Amino acid sequence: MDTKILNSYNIAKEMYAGHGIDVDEALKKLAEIKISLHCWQGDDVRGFLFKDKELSGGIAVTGCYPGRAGTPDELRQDLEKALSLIPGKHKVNLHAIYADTDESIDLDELEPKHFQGWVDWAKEQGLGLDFNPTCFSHPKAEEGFTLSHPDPDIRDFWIRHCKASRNIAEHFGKELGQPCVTNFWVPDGYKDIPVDRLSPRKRLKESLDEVFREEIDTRYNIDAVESKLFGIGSESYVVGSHEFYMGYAMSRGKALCLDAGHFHPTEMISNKISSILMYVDQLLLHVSRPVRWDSDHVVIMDDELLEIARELVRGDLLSRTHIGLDFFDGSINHIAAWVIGTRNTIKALLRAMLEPVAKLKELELDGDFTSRLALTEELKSYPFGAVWDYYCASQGTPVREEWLAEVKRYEQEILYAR
Ligand SMILES: C[C@H](O)[C@H](O)[C@@H](O)C(=O)CO
Ligand SMILES: [Mn+2]
Repeated sequence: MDTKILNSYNIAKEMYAGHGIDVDEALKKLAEIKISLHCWQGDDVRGFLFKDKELSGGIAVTGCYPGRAGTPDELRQDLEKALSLIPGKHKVNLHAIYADTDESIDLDELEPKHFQGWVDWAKEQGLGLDFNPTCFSHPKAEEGFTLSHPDPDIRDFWIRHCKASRNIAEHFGKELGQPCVTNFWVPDGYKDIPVDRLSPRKRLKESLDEVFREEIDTRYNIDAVESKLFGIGSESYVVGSHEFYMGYAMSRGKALCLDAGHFHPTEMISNKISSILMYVDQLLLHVSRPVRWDSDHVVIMDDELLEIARELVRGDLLSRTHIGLDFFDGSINHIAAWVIGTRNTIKALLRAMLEPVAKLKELELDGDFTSRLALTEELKSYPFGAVWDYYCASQGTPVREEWLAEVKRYEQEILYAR
């Protein structure tokens, strides 16, 4: 390893040791954390099942940066490139529309065999897989309702799709020897103020109960449900609101998914984690960055990202939290977006691990808020960057912005040739 990186690391290590922090131990723990990279950043949420279908469901990708993946092989190639620039061993999060098949089938006909290409690849790469039913970008979602649609035939279609998704997830879990987290997000809602808020929620509850009727071993599949405040076209009412899914997850023993972009603009998910984990066993995070709305910007090292990481570390909640990413920026290099967002998420966790948590808690309990503030502020300029560089180098991944040259080379040679 480069001696400058090593020397800086040793100096940083000593400084943190002065606060009783074992940096080597922190790095060991960091290496165990898996981040779930969302495949949909790679192709602007298009998928492969219905080539010409426009993105729907009240979400939007802006930008037309060249080179996005157009086939499962291209997407895997891009993911491999991104993963080679990110320290650690992680997971890939698939949506149902990313099936790897030449068959012309509908969402309710999907089977594990349609994802075997992904399973084989994940095995070869030592990755885990997560999954999502795709309840949007489909003719049967065009009226803005899926699992809560008033028409029982449409509801049944989506129930069949969600059941099929759980079977696929179970297969992933069995094949890869680690649970697949299956996240259920449905866009159902009204643009304008509804008269009846209750009935769609009753229908959603019934549909979900039917979807989850069959027990699946949690060694293979973990169900999560994701709420949302509003979407494009569902500004006034979303059936699956936060309260709806919090109640559902609590009463049904499901994991709750918190997406950072799914609340009021000043409402932070970091402040919800400790409350929710008192009542639900497991959490799924969709780490994202809302800019004025659920815009799904690439995750940066902002206050909220740091606060999320601190909550997980300070509360020792990492073992009950699945960390997924959810952003889609079509205006920059697709691979760079993954690398920036994922590296930042890991880096934020590292920063949180380099805090003297026990000491800070003690100061707080003693009512010494002056020292609490002084210390937390001073810690912000401690040399976590030197520890991060060492971690990247020791994991065989590029240090600092070195990764960008590799993305640029790949862009010239591979992406522009597509
Ligand atoms: C594509 C994802 O499933 C989607 O982003 C969902 O998780 C969401 O956050 C919708 O706003
Ligand atoms: Mn999300």
